[in-house]
Amino acid sequence: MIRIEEVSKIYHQGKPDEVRALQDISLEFFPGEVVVLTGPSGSGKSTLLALIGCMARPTQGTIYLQERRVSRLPESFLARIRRETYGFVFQQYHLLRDVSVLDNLMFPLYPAALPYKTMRERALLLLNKFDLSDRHKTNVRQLSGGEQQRVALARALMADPPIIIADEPTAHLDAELSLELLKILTELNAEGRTIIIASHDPVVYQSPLINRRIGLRHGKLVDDNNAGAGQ
Ligand SMILES: Nc1ncnc2c1ncn2[C@@H]1O[C@H](COP(=O)(O)OP(=O)(O)OP(=O)(O)O)[C@@H](O)[C@H]1O
Repeated sequence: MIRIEEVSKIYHQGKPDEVRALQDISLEFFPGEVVVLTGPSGSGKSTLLALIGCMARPTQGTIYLQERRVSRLPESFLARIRRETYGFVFQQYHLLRDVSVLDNLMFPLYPAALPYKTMRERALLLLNKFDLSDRHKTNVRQLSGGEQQRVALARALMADPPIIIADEPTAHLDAELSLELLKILTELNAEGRTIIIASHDPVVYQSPLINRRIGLRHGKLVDDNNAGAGQ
């Protein structure tokens, strides 16, 4: 599904503050896997997620998505690939705080030029799924952290993406809400979605939901406990 070949990412290359965030990584992700990227702060987890999700390009190496080489495509193509392929969930949620829950869900789909009615129906369906129906007119600012995380997840599903990418999704949740999030991710996986999470939260990486753990240290792959399990 996603193949990463000998990928390195260097920030500020050739400058005094150069950072080798990822070094010579080769990996393959398979449909239906639930993968966690784990490792200490600064080990390269977010950078790897950004490359997988076509949000950044590697300095060296090649990335294939469904056998299509995506690592050198121009941004206009990448934007479309991101919209159609990935649902992103970030630790800071990245929601528009002074805008209603419903508009937060519909906003990222505007470039797809779907009819307003279709987007609204889809958004209301997802809000119902996440127990947020009665909050659709509420401004995000007025929601609790757990509710905001559910809105972020609902928004990630608006384009019905086959792959969910989540960067430290439990960072601002207590243990109970973290387990609730994992339950939702389990359901999304049962629907056939591939899930790739970066996390150093043991609630996440020790969860039975996870079928593959990939360890990073100083930008290098140090551990891959179940490569190919999803084949
Ligand atoms: N945009 C950037 N410009 C320069 N350096 C960066 C940038 N993004 C990340 N880095 C550096 O790259 C290295 C890897 O960072 P990354 O955020 O990928 O690690 P991480 O494992 O996700 O860390 P954390 O768990 O703290 O989020 C770090 O040394 C970081 O400072």
